[in-house]
Amino acid sequence: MLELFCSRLDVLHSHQASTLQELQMARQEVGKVQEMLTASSREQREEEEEEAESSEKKTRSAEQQPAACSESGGPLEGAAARLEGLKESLYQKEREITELLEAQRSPAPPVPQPPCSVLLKGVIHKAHAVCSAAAETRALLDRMSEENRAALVQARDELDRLQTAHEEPGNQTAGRERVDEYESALSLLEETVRGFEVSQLALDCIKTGESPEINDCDAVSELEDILGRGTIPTADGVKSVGQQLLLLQDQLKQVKDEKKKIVENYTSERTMRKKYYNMVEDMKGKIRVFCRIRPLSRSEAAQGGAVAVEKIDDYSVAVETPRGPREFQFDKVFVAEASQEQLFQDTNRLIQSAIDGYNVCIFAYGQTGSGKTFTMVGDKEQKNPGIMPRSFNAIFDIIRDSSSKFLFKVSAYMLELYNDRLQDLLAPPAADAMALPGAARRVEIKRNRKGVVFAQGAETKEASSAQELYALFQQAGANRHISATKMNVESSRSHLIVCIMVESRNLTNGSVSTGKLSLVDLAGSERAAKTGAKDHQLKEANSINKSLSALGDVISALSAELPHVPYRNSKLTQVMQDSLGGNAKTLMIVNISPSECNLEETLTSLVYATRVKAITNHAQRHVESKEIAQLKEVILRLRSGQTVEEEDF
Ligand SMILES: Nc1ncnc2c1ncn2[C@@H]1O[C@H](COP(=O)(O)OP(=O)(O)OP(=O)(O)O)[C@@H](O)[C@H]1O
Repeated sequence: MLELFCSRLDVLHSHQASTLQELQMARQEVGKVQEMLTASSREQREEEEEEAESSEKKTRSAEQQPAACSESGGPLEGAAARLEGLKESLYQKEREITELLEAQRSPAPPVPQPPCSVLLKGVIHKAHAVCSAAAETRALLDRMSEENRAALVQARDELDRLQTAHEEPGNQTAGRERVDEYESALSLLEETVRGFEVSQLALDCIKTGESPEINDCDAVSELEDILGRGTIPTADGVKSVGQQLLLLQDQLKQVKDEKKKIVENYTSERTMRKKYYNMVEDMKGKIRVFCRIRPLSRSEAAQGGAVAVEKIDDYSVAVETPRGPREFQFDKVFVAEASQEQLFQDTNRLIQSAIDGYNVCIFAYGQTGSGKTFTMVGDKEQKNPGIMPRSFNAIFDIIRDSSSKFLFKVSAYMLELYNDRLQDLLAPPAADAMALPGAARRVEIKRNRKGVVFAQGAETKEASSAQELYALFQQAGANRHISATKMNVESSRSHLIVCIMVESRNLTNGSVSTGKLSLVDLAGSERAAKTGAKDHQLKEANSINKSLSALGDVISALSAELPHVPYRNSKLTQVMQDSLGGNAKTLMIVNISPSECNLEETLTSLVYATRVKAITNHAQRHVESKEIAQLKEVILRLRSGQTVEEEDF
């Protein structure tokens, strides 16, 4: 196109030069003719002057004049005509020159293009787009393949570890329940490994082009070859590129679909991997930790409402810190929209364990106002009951379902730890206590020979239904220390400890199991400046912070596997001794605020919760044979001064 225009310009230039030359020549000729005309008119004037002097001469001259005129009139007339012709040619040339100049100035008229070159441009453009998309897809495949391979290696390692553990002699003889747990974890892990292997195979096929659907990677390189040569000279070339382009577009679509599927598979595999990992960790006795993000409060919304916490998947949460996002992994993450029911569904299993004779502890941890009481107790009107009232119902539901095989006895004590003093929330009021001998005893934390913690001297009451248990709980709640702080209108100023003991006697073999379910609503860590605490509230806050700091020290020592764990530094850590690093199945719920304004406290809570996740407990079922249970009963009777008959043995 450019060449065409240049050659046309050259033609115009040479035409213009020759026209200018002709114009110059014409001008010279016009000059000459004008000179001739001037000379002849001068001669005529001289002759007329001479004629006036001599009439003879004049007559002769007059006679001669027409002849002369006829002689000189001929060239003049010819010269005039030539002049006219030249002028005409001059104007013509000038017009041509003007046209040429205008043509030079104005843009070149569109040159009709062959349809093939129009198509070519589009084809090249599209081909480049396809090639770059193909390159991008290849890079993505490489990345995914690498990640999948790493996950596969990890899953295989986990499987090997579990298989080795399974083959250990001690585990071979473990109880049926334990063996079942191992076997189901094994089969789940095997499935995971298989899933990763399949993904790896698919990724490798896609990468090497071995898959029958997409083995036309040659088409890509062929097209790249053609483009690399720079030109596609013929219409056939264009047609073949077009065909390959269509082919590549199809393949690109296929690859994109495949990629989407792989990404989906990969994400679900990743989630499954975390789930199985958590299951294995749970089986190893690791404390389970749930993270619950409460909704943004009104006061937080009023401060701008910036959210710094985000759930990534069911097992991960990310916090936006000034130094970039920080990710934490937990056994489950619950967002603001998660209902109390959803949270309890994941907790239910532990209630069954307590009934089966395990020592179970569920506790909520977090800064003040982060939702611990909401999680453990529920809202004030009990429209959204929390874990405690739901557990009461669940215990008696399970009891009802198993009543034909077991005989159950449920009892409970409820305490609060206020200003580092244990207070019995079920103890009769002070006035009644004076009247009752032995009442208002000092409550002390003790551990039995199996390491299970119990509150000596605490009022333990039996309950035969969920309603009775709830009534006891309400009675305890009425005695609790709650007051308004800047951070929470109903802030718990003490740690609440609800202990439910479930004794079940097997009606078939007479064995007795004793489980304990401890439900703990910790007071929130707080900063006096933020809560506006003064006087006695400041004392409360200091006491709360001191006990939580002691709890933090125990958590740090346990997670670092230090030889000494400072349980004795606080009553709170003594109460929780069997739940942290002891023989309990423990679940911690770390409650956090989503708001940016609580970022520091949220990070501290999450770091503590992560440490708790590393602690291993050694849960054991507390079950005694019929004979031992009978002997214990006899001892009790003898101690209380009753007589024992031989048939009691
Ligand atoms: N998941 C939730 N959904 C709805 N409201 C919630 C949730 N979590 C907490 N809240 C509300 O947030 C407020 C503070 O919660 P809560 O009293 O449970 O905090 P807390 O951690 O127990 O505080 P403190 O340590 O001061 O006792 C309450 O009004 C509660 O109803």
